Amino acid sequence: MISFQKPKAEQFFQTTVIQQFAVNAEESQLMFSSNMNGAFNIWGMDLPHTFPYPLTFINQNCHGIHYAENSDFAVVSFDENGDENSQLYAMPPEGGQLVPLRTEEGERHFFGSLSEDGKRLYYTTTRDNATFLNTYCYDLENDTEKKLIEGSGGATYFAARSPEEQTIAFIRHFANTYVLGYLLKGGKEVQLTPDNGEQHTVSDMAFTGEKDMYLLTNYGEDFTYLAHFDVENEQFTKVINAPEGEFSSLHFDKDRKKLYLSASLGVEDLLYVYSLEGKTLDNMETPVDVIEQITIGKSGAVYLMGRRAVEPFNIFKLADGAGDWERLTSFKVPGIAEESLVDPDVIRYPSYDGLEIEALYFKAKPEVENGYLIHWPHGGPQASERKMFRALFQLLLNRGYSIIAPNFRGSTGYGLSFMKMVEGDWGYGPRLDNVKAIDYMIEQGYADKDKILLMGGSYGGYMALLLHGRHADYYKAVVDIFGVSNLFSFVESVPEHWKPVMKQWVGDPETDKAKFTEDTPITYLDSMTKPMLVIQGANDPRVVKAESDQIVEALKEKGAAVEYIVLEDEGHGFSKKENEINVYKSVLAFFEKYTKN
Ligand SMILES: CC(=O)N[C@@H](C)C(=O)N[C@@H](C)C(=O)O
Repeated sequence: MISFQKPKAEQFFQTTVIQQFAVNAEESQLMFSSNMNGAFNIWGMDLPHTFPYPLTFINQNCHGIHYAENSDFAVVSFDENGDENSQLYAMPPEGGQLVPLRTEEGERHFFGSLSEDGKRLYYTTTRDNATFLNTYCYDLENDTEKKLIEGSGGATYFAARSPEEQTIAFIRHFANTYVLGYLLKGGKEVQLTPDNGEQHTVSDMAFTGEKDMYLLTNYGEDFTYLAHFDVENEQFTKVINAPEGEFSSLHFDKDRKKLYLSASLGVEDLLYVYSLEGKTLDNMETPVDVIEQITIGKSGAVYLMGRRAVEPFNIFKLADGAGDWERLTSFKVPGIAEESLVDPDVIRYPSYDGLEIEALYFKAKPEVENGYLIHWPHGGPQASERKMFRALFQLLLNRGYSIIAPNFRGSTGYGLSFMKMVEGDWGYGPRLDNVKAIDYMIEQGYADKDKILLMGGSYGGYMALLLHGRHADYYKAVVDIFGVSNLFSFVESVPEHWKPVMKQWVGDPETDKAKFTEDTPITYLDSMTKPMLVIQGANDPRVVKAESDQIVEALKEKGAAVEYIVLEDEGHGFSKKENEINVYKSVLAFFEKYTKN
């Protein structure tokens, strides 16, 4: 008999990420951006056939795909080598060509909306207003544009337009927990939520007519709910809370007068449908744990992209919004049965001050487990670790490592006040929640105190560095992936349109100097005694290369064991499969080096 060897590391990375998808008005073509040929490109499928064919050869991150409803093109958006400077192009349905629509080197263009006839493009850009952004309406026929909104107060983004384009909705982003929504109505600005002096957020919005709009907000509450705004009378009304968790996205089915609402419940998502006529809210089963994108077809079909811990990104269709989900893509880990992958357990533990923290515990299968536990603080920090497929996690689990990923204070999906707990406190409460996670794992017998490793990306990289500096005794080796090493330089180096949020998000380097020093990883250089691997994308605009350079140089000067990988053609993530494979194989080799003794 032929016997197959244990899966190679490459197999775990020959998994596909889907970044975006869109369906045309006839629902005869679906486009999606994926890295299935080694870098991100747009692929098409002629529904009901699901065999994909290539549409672009650009090999770059895609930031959006939007069909013009009554016209024969799509607006697509790409950056360059991870720089996040998204440019807008028109692409015919057969692909091949990208015609620049709004492009400018060094600037970002955020797609807003296309008019139904495909003649007007609403978009927000950093051009001419790098800090607060401007929103324009670009006339594709005449190649002229009109400025609609001059951003002010905070980064100001287009959010929605009414069907006849009489009213525009937009948001001002003052902080991740303080986002207000407005209408631009006959030249007048109208705030959507009443002013009660308390910070809250307004997120998704949908016009269901010229005079009606629905929005998601946590105005006056801790969890995000559905609300209605009467455009004519300028009246805000709460509609309904999510039965579990909080609403996170809103999608309108015009012909059937329904709203589809996804809701976040800590580590997973739920889906609901709200009838605008019957005023009923019903729960819907989905084939995924985490919903990444929803699109409603003209036929009433629901298209959903999502993932589970044991299944990579896939797209599904629910014809007529009812019945069974049909799978449109079938991406898997090649050659590895789903049963061989690890689905995490949800655990909860009390932190140092009694606050309950939820965490995902991925336990390596008994036949492979090597006794080591990897501690993974997630990025964001206002994000969360969820039941979503990560190729790196499943590779490490397959090699015997277990993983603990705590949703420390500040994480999303646990309400506004929980999310606020990291603001102005990057390094105390969240750090102790992480320390408590490890104490808990040891106390419960889930971890051997001499066999713990640490790894994180972005804010998670910052936390890994800080934990290394302040609690080195817990760990054997540390991996930092584009982590913030110095809060003083970080707040100065972020993109311009993030700067208005820095004071509330991180703090003020002058007035909060003592706190910044206390919470800055590089302060604790002398106690970073464990071997380290640092990984950085050269074009990362969020956590710039200087953050990794400075800690690596300082550690090297001290003679510490530090390895450094810089990816010249990447930003805050990996857009080229070759890079992803090389980096994650290096992570595995690094851990193997320090666990084999
Ligand atoms: C302003 C903001 O919250 N940005 C986050 C989305 C972000 O990119 N944070 C970095 C630091 C990360 O942890 O990923």
